[in-house]
Amino acid sequence: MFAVSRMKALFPLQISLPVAPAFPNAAAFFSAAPKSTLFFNFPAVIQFPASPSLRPIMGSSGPASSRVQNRNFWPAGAAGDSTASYPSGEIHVIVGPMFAGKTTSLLRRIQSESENGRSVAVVKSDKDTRYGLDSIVTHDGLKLPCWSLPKLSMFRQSLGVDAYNQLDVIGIDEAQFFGDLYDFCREAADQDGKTVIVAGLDGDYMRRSFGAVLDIIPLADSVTKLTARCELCGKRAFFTLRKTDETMVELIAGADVYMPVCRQHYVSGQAVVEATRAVVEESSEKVQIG
Ligand SMILES: Nc1ncnc2c1ncn2[C@@H]1O[C@H](COP(=O)(O)OP(=O)(O)O)[C@@H](O)[C@H]1O
Ligand SMILES: Cc1cn([C@H]2C[C@H](O)[C@@H](COP(=O)(O)O)O2)c(=O)[nH]c1=O
Ligand SMILES: [Zn+2]
Repeated sequence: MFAVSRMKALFPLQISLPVAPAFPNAAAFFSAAPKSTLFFNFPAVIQFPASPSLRPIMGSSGPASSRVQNRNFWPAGAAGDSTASYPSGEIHVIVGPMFAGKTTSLLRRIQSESENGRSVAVVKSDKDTRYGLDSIVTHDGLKLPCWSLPKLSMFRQSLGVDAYNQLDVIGIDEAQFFGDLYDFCREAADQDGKTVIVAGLDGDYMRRSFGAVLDIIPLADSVTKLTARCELCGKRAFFTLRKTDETMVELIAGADVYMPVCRQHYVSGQAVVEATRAVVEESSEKVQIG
């Protein structure tokens, strides 16, 4: 059952965002619906390539419209080589602090690609268990079923080669948790002609490069840095402050641990967190000595 709903995540659909589901609360709907109906209760236009005759796909051995055949490949005679053709993939990167709207923007772009008749699939890191493993979920509760994987290199195998070859667009959320992000994006765009849309944190709570997100900037067609609202003054927030004293880089959590802040309140907030940490450490040392 789960596999069916996951497989359905491969195919194009049209979700009108902001979502106007048949159920007043999309989150409640999704949590109540059995897995098999998890994906579609929206006014959805679903194009299932049930068979090659229904919808020719790029690179298939079956019938293909001229639009499909040349859609992602340079025509023969391209400058430099009159015989070869190279896939014209794309990479678009969306970064920013937490609560900046990265997942919302990814969902909107996936919707737009789907409305243009392109087949899409979304994958996120299985480390992100905040809202469940089989969907990407925004902080506002908008959901879209996805694949949850420990590594991107498992994506093609998980989908199946035929399904992967049919894909035009791959969405990646929580990209900071994928160590193989660079190689996957480069191969998907350069060799397979996919459009890859990547959403992830550019910086961790210490404002250091997070995972491989910044590594793919040189591969990108476009880079968008979104901002949130500073929780302390309402100005634009560029950074994420961790309110607790944990020091590990990867700590899956939401507003209970993190808040978006402007530069002024990052600097002052970080100073408070570090001073608090020093006091706690000093008192724990005294306890040990005493
Ligand atoms: N301080 C904040 N600034 C901006 N948006 C916030 C804030 N706190 C909560 N939100 C909500 O979070 C939503 C963005 O969620 P989401 O797209 O999941 O962000 P991200 O993926 O960047 O963490 C916003 O539309 C807004 O409703
Ligand atoms: C800053 C920071 C964040 N994380 C975690 C916290 C969340 O689970 C995700 C980011 O979620 P969002 O979609 O951007 O809201 O990353 C972390 O592990 N380490 C950090 O420093
Ligand atoms: Zn501020």
